[in-house]
Amino acid sequence: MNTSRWARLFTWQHMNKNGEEEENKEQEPKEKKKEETTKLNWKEWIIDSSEEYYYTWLQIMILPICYNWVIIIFRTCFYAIEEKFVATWLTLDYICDLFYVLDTVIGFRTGFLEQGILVRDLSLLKKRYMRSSRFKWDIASLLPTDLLYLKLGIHTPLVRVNRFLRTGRMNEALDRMETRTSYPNTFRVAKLMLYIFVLIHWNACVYFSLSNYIGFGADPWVYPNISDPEFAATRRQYFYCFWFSTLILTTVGDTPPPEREEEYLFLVADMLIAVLVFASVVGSMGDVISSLRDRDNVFFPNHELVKGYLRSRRISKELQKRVNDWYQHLHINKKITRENEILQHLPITLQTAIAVSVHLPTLSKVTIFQNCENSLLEQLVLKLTPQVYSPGEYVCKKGDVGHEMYIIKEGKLAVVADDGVTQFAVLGEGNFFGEISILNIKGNKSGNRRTANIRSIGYSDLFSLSKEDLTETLLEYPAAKRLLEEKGRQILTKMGMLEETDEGEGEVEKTEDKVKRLEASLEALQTKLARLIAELESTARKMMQRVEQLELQTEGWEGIVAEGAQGEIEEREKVKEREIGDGEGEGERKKEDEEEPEVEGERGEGDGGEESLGEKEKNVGGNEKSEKEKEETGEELIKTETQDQKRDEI
Ligand SMILES: Nc1ncnc2c1ncn2[C@@H]1O[C@@H]2COP(=O)(O)O[C@H]2[C@H]1O
Repeated sequence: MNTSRWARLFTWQHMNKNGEEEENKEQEPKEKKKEETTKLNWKEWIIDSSEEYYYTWLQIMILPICYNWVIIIFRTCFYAIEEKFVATWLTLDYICDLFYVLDTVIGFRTGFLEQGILVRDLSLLKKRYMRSSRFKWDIASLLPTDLLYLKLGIHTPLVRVNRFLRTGRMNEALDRMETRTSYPNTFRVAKLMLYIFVLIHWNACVYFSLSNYIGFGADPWVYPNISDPEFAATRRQYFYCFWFSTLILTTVGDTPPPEREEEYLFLVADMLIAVLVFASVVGSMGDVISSLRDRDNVFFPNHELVKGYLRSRRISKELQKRVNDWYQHLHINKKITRENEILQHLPITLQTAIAVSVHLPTLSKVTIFQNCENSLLEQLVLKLTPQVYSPGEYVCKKGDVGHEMYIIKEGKLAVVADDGVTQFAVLGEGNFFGEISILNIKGNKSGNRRTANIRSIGYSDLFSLSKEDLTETLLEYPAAKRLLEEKGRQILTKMGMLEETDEGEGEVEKTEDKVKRLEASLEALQTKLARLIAELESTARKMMQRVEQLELQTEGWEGIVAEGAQGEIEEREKVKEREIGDGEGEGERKKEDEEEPEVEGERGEGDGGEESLGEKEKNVGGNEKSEKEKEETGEELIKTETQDQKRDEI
């Protein structure tokens, strides 16, 4: 069941790569295939240069091109062979020509990408091909130069020399093969050998022709007399020439010294070519070796460098031996510890797909990952770091601070006592450990310290997962976290290192947390309420005081008004008496009448009458103010509340 789950994940990765089209294909493959075959319209048929069949076609094209490169010169120089097998040669020639024609047709129908989308418009493809330099070479290589046979005779295969002009296509094929092959270095060496072979072959053919021109057996340098039965056979002729050519071009030497000028010229030209060949062979081999070394350096940590360091630091022989053994183990067993670095330039989806397929067998055995979500696994696989431990080496020691947990890919590890011998448990493939100290399990008496010593019994391959990576991942996957914690708690309980109150009480913990949170909120609310009540009380008190003040002021004002009225009555009586006694009293009274308001005003000033009026105004104003105050107090309350909220939030 678990395996099928993993298989599904793996398939899903592939589906991602190939996009939704693949998905649909899987759903209805037969129907689609049928549709495709019925729909395939040769007139509108387009070839996609990224497809497999285009690649295959390129590989096929290597054959006719190579044929022309090798056979045309061969037939030209070794005329006996040309004459003997003329029908075969002509058949092969025209088969090759057919391939050339097909390749040209394909050129007209090869789609190209515009803004990442394959252009399928035939007229556009045609235009593009005809404008390309490839078209010119293709047409030149197809020119019917064979018609010259009519003039020069059938045994002049050199008229087909324009067929070499298709070489660009062969280079394209070889380049593509080099990119796609899993053994690029071997391929490069093979390609170099092919070029050298063709060169030696050409040289051999020219040597034979030159010997013929000078005269077979004319001197020790040229090809021996073909009338000699030993050198008469065509096969012998070719092999002798090839051997002679190899001697010269590989600068092995040991060839008879030239005697004639033509021979000197030929040899000098050959020597120059030989220097180039030698240089390119040495250079290419050097490239291959250094690229192999580069690969090794990326695959495996640099042993030479570490060796030098250990020597210079005078590290003990015993420790040096341990390091050397570790390196040896990596090399012999082809263990790669720097996988993440090697793949870092790939897009993340490809990295995940590779990591899933590489780590699939191991992770499928890890119990906690067997039922977890695919996305969790995807996140985890990219964070795993391969590590190799030697026999007897400690992966972690009791009391150390834990920084990572481990998953066992291969090998056996023991949970050992401090003496290093007594084994409490043996962990194997698919087991994991080191999670307790990095999970912050509640009630764990050892905190973030390792609870046990873990020792590698033999060589063991582990994946380490850092605390940060694990915590970050588990934040989004609480179920997986609970599972890990549960396992940790079981071990801690066995060891008696889990505090009683917290023992397996996940639910209780939750409730306690909730209660604590509620209590905290309640406290905050109570504080708010108390503050509001205090504010209210203070406002009420202020209001009371103001009302009292107003009352007092009103009372005072009434008393003054009463006093003022009594004085006026007395004054009038006095005036009446004066009117009776004094005839001029009229004018004065008028004066006094006119002055009356001023007197009132003065009075008011004297006994605080204006103040009371002012107070009245103030009261009106005061009422407004009290309204404002109320509003302000309200505002203040709101402000206080907001501040409280903010404080609570903080
Ligand atoms: N008895 C045990 N059986 C299996 N694993 C154990 C046992 N005791 C400790 N471990 C593991 O050893 C690890 C040591 O480091 P940690 O304490 O982080 O986490 C510990 C557990 O994962």
